[in-house]
Amino acid sequence: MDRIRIVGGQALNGVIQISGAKNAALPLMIASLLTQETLTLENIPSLADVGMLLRILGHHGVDHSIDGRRLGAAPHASRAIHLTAKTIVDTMAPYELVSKMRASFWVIAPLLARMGEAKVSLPGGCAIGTRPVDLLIMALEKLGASVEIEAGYVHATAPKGLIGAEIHFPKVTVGGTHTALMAASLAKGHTLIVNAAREPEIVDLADCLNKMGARIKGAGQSAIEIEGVGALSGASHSVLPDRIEAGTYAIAVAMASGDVVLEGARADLLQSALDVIEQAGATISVTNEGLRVRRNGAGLSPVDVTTAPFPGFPTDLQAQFMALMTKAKGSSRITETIFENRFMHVQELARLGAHIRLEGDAALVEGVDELQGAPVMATDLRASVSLVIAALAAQGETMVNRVYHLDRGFEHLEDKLGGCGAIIERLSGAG
Ligand SMILES: CC(=O)N[C@H]1[C@@H](OP(=O)(O)OP(=O)(O)OC[C@H]2O[C@@H](n3ccc(=O)[nH]c3=O)[C@H](O)[C@@H]2O)O[C@H](CO)[C@@H](O)[C@@H]1O
Ligand SMILES: C=C(OP(=O)(O)O)C(=O)O
Repeated sequence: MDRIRIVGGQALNGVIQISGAKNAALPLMIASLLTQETLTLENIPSLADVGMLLRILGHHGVDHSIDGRRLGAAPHASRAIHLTAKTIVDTMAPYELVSKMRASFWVIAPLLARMGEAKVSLPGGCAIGTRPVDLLIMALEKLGASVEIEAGYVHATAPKGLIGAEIHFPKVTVGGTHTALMAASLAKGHTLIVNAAREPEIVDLADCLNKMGARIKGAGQSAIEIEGVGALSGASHSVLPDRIEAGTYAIAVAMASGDVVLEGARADLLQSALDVIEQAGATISVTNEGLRVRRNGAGLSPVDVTTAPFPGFPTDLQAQFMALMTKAKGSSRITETIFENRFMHVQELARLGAHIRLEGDAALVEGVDELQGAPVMATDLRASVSLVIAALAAQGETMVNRVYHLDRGFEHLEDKLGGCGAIIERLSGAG
């Protein structure tokens, strides 16, 4: 298992290229199941989750090819993938594949909409909460599917096709909204999604589906209307930049100090996070290339944050921001409202000398003057990178174990931080 070694204390200076968003790339790739023509997706990040999803899609009969890097392209430029689901060879998604990545459950929507049937393993639980799929099933049932859960599999059938309906989500769900969008695109008639997720990745999926011939209006707002069509066609679409990656590096600069341009980052995708990072003491400006983040050596201010669906502060940046607050001059309160168990990083940050107390859904962080390097263990994707951020500002050496979590969602992390002056290296196969 790989480990990452970091020696703290270096400021970050330079340019970091922001990759295509994992959380947009995954549903976009799944949308390829909706058409027998080729869907070309540009700016696909090279990540473990993308590789895993290619395997899952291949199991259903999707052929893919990946463009090589063009001459002169930046070394970390993301790639284009062509996906063709000419024939769906299997509508069953097995436990062995789905249990490794939650988003793979979403294949249920296009398989059901196109083939009238899908049998998909319940997704695995993971370290951040129970993450049920009841609302995704409710959406499919509203569209006329019969759904049964048997032996750990969700079996959905709609032999005569799906029928447009009103889907009212009692709680904002990103996966539920992706599922409803894909299924309703091929349903007969009109669908209204009420209390839809407004995340930029939802808008990206809707934009791509519209290029494929879907008729979706209102993505990015809480009410989305879809007029179903008989078939979708191929299209070409570029994945939007990863707002969570951009926010993560902005927090890293705030923590380590320095001056970094986040090339390709878009402020409109993460304004609420940028606002609190600025309140904490960084200076952020929009440039022609993306975002410039600076902090001199002055102390960090404590800031309270509460996670919320978009446009609120994203839960996927909660752990990283907590790492930053461990060195603030005073105490801050970080409240997690999306996932009930997303504080696994707290005990690992404590190994580095952080003072954090948990109180229900909140973490009370008492800033300390110095963190000390230590061996730590990555527990989930964003928790892992929060340890990297803390390590950048800790005295001495930190060894982050179990970095396969990081590889799910951060493309070339060591190269990107190392290129800006961090002392960071991957130790392959050890530990
Ligand atoms: C691949 C991807 O895009 N993952 C993101 C997606 O996950 P994901 O789509 O799984 O998250 P959801 O938005 O669905 O979850 C939000 C909340 O709704 C609950 N819920 C969800 C579905 C359901 O059927 N029943 C139910 O109760 C969840 O347990 C959670 O408490 O959105 C999350 C919230 O922004 C992000 O942290 C994840 O990074
Ligand atoms: C929780 C995340 O991803 P997933 O939904 O794929 O587990 C994440 O991206 O932070």
